[in-house]
Amino acid sequence: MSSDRREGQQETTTTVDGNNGSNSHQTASAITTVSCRRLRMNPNNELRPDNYEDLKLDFPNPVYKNLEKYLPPDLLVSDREEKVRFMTDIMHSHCPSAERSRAQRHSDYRSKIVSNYQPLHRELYNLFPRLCFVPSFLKSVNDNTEDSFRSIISEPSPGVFVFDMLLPSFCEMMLAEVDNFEKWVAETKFRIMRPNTMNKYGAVLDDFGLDNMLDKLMDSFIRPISKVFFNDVGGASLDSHHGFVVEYGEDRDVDLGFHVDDSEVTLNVCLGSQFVGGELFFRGTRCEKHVNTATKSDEIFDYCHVPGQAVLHRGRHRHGARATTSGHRVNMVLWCRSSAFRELKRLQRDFSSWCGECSCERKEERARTFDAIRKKYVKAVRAPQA
Ligand SMILES: O=C(O)CCC(=O)C(=O)O
Ligand SMILES: [Fe+2]
Repeated sequence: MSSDRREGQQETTTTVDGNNGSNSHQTASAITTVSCRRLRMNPNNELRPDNYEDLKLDFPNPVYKNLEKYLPPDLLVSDREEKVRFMTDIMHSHCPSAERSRAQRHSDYRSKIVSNYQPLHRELYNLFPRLCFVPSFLKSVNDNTEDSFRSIISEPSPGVFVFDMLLPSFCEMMLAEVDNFEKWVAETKFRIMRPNTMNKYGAVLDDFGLDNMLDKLMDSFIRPISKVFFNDVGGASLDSHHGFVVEYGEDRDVDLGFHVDDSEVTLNVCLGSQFVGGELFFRGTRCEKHVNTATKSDEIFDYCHVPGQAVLHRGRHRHGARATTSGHRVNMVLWCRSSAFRELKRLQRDFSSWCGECSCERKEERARTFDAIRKKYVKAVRAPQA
């Protein structure tokens, strides 16, 4: 799909899926009981989950870390082995065997990479906020109020939020780490999975050990902001992510077609470095039913990437990236998901709080109702008295 179609033409929107099938996180909130112990209805987001990576696991470590937030309080004081046994039993009883073996294969794939790849900058694998973020961003998240966020975040088009986020030194380290990973991939001829169905280049950061760091980035920084700006799509309950880098330029991907992300909220930060083009084009937010409906003129917005600057938008905000015509552009993308929101969405038909088309339909419906009432009223007033 080409990204440079004219606005008047209707484009077909693709939903981009992560290659790693990390959707296995989505059903945590739907799981209820398997023994006399019950999972909590709501996650305990204050909980700092255990790390289970060193144990023999039937499912990927992030799944356990997410499910732990739903464990009954009496189990939280148990040792890790008991918690893992309990969670594994639940997942086995709810997970079809095909899904189970896919999850197992992906877990084996990650373990193989992590046990063979030697990181270049080990300090990247834990989140040290002062090493990553510009002071204004850190202060605003520490203050954690709508005013503090609004003081550093601009909204150049409805639903697209832009702010300075990453320090140049952090961007450089990330670029060097990705380079180092790709060199290792080329040397060992290891066949890696690309970030999603639309990219031939780029790498999944979660697959080579950066998952914990990105979890913390989502939990402590992106969720508080999303709670304020994207509450209508589960911004307050983001509980899993797919984190990757995309790469464009010569010998890389050129552009990215018009699509929606498999996320509730997407963070997209340019890491650098020198490039021409690559603008993001946005064309309004749509639910599944309306994903291919026409763009309204006030939904058209183009954004030029600036290294270190972040763009935060709903995953359902239709967008694409124009061709990077020279140089090399690398962006870090974090698709943040909410299992609770996905469960609720299944029961809903009207998404007028965020879908541009549902919102129009609702306004038209209201106008029709109002008109009908008005006509009835006028008729009643004009009717001759009996
Ligand atoms: O190239 C970009 O900056 C956009 C990437 C993107 O939209 C995606 O990977 O979902
Ligand atoms: Fe995207």
